Amino acid sequence: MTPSARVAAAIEILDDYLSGTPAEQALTGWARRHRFAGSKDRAAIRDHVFDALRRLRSAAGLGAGKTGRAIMIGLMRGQGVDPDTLFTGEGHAPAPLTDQERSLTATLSRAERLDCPDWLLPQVEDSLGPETEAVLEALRHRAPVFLRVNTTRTTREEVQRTLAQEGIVAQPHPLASTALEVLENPRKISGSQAFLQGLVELQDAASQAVVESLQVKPGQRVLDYCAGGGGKALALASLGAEVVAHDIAPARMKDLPARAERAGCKIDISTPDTLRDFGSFDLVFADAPCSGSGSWRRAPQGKWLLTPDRFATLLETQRMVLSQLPALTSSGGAIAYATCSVLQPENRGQVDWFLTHHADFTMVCERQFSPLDGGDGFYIARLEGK
Ligand SMILES: C[S@@+](CC[C@H](N)C(=O)[O-])C[C@H]1O[C@@H](n2cnc3c(N)ncnc32)[C@H](O)[C@@H]1O
Repeated sequence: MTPSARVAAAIEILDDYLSGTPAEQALTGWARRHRFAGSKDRAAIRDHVFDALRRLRSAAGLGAGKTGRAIMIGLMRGQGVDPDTLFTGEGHAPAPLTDQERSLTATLSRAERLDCPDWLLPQVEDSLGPETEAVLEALRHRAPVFLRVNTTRTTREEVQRTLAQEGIVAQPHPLASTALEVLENPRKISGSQAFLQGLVELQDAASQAVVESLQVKPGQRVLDYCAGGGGKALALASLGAEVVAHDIAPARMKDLPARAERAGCKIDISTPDTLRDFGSFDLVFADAPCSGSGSWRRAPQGKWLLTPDRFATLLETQRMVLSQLPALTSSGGAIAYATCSVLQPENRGQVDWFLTHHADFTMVCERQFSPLDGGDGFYIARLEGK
């Protein structure tokens, strides 16, 4: 496919997304209807679509419309690319710009320029203060790709050499002792020997740092209460903890047994019905459902789906999750509360709420990771019984 044909494909996929189809589904649907497209084409089209989703507001502003075509015109302008070079009308290229499209000049508001919904900008400012613009700007760019090295099996240096033999260039990242940042050929990872042999997992560096900050000891009984796909449960198990993974939606953990086997570690899986059988835990870790504001580089749709009502519902869910944790914690044990959010009401705000209702707990440490540190935005607080 030509570069122009890839832009035309992105326009089609964005139109599908704008009509209500989730982005991943719109991409898969397009790939099924265009089986001739090779993996390089699909990857390039995916990059266009996700670049556009990260910058949906500014692109719509610069293209003066909320259609796939207007957004791709605006995206090109925002990236300093003249749309006339790609919108040629030749072959499978999008039709040339009309005089009206070509003569557009747009003045973006601050929220548009930062690709932030209007209602959310004051919330972000309350939480991030002078870092607001830098963080929102970071969220308009692609996220780096990170690997977690399975240190029960190898070292960061050794796996770096193994990856290099397969053309994957990676370097240690300061956020976590297990983290490698992939600099070249990230798309080769899932087929690499290091991945297939369980020496590495794809995991954001701040996620790794969150697990590292828990200072888990071998043999400690740890409950990952909101395990989801189980990325953090695997990291906890690789530190030697006896991990039970639980999620209100157990189907989310369906790949976890195979991933644990590949990594050579053991994780018990619990459904809400069987959790009581596992007794209490030295550490109860809750990576709570959240706005995902710290990971909007990876999942930009979340930024546009969040509304004041949905945000209020998330805050209620987080309080419900927090209030369930003390009963699962053994005497002298600890709770660790985490979100991949940079918004204070989901983070310190929830911990303060918890402490007013559980005077027998105290916060012993907390840390807010920023996308400016390199990885996702994350919050972690450790609460211990008095
Ligand atoms: C942020 S995700 C977890 C990501 C996961 N820890 C990881 O590292 O891949 C939050 C998870 O919390 C789960 N969840 C939501 N409400 C819950 C509840 N009341 N009890 C337990 N889990 C819940 C969701 O199903 C979701 O999988």
